[in-house]
Amino acid sequence: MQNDIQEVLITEEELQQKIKELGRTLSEEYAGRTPLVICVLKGAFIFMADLVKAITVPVEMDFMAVSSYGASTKSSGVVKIIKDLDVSVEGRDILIVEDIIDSGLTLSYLIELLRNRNAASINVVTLFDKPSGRTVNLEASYTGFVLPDEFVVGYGLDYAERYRNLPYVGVLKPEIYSN
Ligand SMILES: O=P(O)(O)OC[C@H]1O[C@H](OP(=O)(O)OP(=O)(O)O)[C@H](O)[C@@H]1O
Ligand code: HPA
Ligand SMILES: [Mg+2]
Repeated sequence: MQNDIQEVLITEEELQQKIKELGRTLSEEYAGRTPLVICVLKGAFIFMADLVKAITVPVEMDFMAVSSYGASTKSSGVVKIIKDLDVSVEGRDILIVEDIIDSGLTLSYLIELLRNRNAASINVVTLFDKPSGRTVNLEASYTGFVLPDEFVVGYGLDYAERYRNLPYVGVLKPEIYSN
């Protein structure tokens, strides 16, 4: 697996330090409240696990699985809900946890959905942002790292379901991609 990586963009130490900072900021933002933290599966599962450990206010958690990339490096443009939330978001302070915002399609779809379900407030924390990929106008409330215009893997992010378990973020060798 490590042999498929051309370049490490963000090391494990850099990731962990940034997540601790985000946890401190979010603990201040939500002081006195109990947000419902929503993990966007699958990509955000590792970030979610580390982030909630760095948040010191009480939180509730739920999980939603959506997919639009499949085995490609380009968004299909269609956001498919694979698993919906278990709990109601009505009147709740929502913190959406994403691994990456690229085209912005996944998040714009989710935000619209949660607004229609009458959430009290919606914030987004994303570990990575790739502004060059944007096709819809969308900004996260909190961002870890801004990435260059390259398809990245690791720390939850996959190519064709592989490489999620790398503890760092990197770029694959070009011969690995089949498109
Ligand atoms: O801004 P966008 O262009 O919509 O891209 C971002 C989304 O794409 C990836 O999910 P994917 O559809 O690959 O599902 P996965 O999390 O199961 O890998 C990623 O985890 C984000 O959720
Ligand atoms: N890597 C993995 N999954 C993704 C990416 C990426 O760069 N952008 C959107 N989904
Ligand atoms: Mg994916």
